[in-house]
Amino acid sequence: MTSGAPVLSLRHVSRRFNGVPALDDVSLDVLPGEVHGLIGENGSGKSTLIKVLAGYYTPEPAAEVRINGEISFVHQNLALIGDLTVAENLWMHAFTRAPLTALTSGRRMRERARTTLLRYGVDLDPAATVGSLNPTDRARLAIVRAGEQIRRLDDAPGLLVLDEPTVFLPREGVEALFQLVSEVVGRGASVLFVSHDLDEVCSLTDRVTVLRDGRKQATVSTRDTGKPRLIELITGHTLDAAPRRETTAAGDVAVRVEGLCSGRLRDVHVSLRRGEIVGFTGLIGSGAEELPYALFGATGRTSGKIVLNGRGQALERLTPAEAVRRGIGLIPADRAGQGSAGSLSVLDNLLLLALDRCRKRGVLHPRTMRDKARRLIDAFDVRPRDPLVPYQTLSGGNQQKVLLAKWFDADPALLLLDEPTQGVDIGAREEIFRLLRRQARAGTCVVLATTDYEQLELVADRVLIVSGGRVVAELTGDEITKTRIAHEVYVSGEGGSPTAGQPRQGGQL
Ligand SMILES: Nc1ncnc2c1ncn2[C@@H]1O[C@H](COP(=O)(O)OP(=O)(O)OP(=O)(O)O)[C@@H](O)[C@H]1O
Repeated sequence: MTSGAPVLSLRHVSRRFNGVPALDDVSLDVLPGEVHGLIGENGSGKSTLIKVLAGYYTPEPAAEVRINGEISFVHQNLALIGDLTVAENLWMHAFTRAPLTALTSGRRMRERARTTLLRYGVDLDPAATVGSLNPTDRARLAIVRAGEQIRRLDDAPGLLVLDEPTVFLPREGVEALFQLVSEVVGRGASVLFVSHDLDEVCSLTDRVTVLRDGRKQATVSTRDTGKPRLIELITGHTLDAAPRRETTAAGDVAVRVEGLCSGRLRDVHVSLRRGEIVGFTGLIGSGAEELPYALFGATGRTSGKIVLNGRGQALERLTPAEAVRRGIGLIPADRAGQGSAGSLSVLDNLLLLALDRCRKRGVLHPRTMRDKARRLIDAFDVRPRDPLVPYQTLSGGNQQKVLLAKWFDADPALLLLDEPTQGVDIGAREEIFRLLRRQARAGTCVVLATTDYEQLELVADRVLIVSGGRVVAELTGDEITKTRIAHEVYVSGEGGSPTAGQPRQGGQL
């Protein structure tokens, strides 16, 4: 970090929604060459602050915003166009600025793209369509593009804003992205980094600003502060720094999956006991993350069989509608794209599965619907407590609570989750674990696909490691630790697990 005039200086930034302050008199400086973290609970105002910087929201009149140089953004959704190539996406900003002749030669555009990407240590085919890239490469492309946008003014340092860029990334992707951030900082820019992952924040940032309920709590030096104090600043109280592992006692076998093939998954056999939480994990491309969707009938070309409470169903013919009828629920990682209808109200999203229970003489009964939505909002602590606001105006963590409330209320026999705590704050994360355990104790079988090993350590009764589309190792009881899971995942990813290939009873886990 170097000294000098701040790259970004905010003073007295406030913004209200419907009279309620989302940001209240926030001031903050980002120094040249600094990686500055912005952290806080769900709904604390981080995204609102970023949107003020992006010019999307106007702050209240007392605000002062000074930026020394160019500012560019990488938002959670990355803002790439899937049908265009890597090169076209990389130079998209130039379409609005450069003379068109600079871009008319596709070959030149691709050559420049390759050289530019390599300067950041990113080896991607400039002619590949972005839709065909994996999530890590998409995030890397978005960051190089943002890095290039702020390289234009040589005398001013510029600011790269990363708004939870790691949320949808597997673990190895996060490391690649960190290298890229160092590259961008090495070129003289500063970074404002929004994240819920305190380990990431501690390893990447120089200083951190903490927001709570729209107000700034403090800006602190990361190295001098440490995780427990950050947690205290975020939540206003101390949390159990090392939450205890708790598992549920499982009953008889309630779900059997036989010979499942789908996407990368090959011949997966697994049985789940009633009330059991089974984690699936592996390296990127292992196939672990495909399992929830395959068991919900949400991916084409799936074969095999699922037996749920004694009733068999060929997976080829399972559709999401049929899955719901059979008591299967899915909470996808992409809650905005796949799990919700953003422009509908919180009430509409909460009650999608419960409409039949809200009818009187065949007609939907508004009072019953509102009462039920309010009960769910209270029970899952969704904020704001207003069932009629559009779902997409909720903060990320609150959006996730709405989805959990919807599915838990339907009391599924089998609940499938893909990365359920991404973008969720540290308090809500523990709340989600508690709710998951409660649901499991009530008899639901839970399939949890995640690359968050700590999460598996805290909630899973069993962890299955997937490599090359096959289940290659199983951890139970005291074997389920973060370190052991990481070891199994990396060893199996490199061609064979110590426990892989062991004969299993009847080929089942
Ligand atoms: N367009 C909007 N209309 C109404 N309320 C909004 C709108 N945008 C944000 N809010 C409210 O402002 C508050 C701050 O939300 P914001 O999205 O900035 O939080 P956040 O810190 O980014 O949370 P998360 O970590 O969950 O993404 C929340 O209470 C949210 O419901």
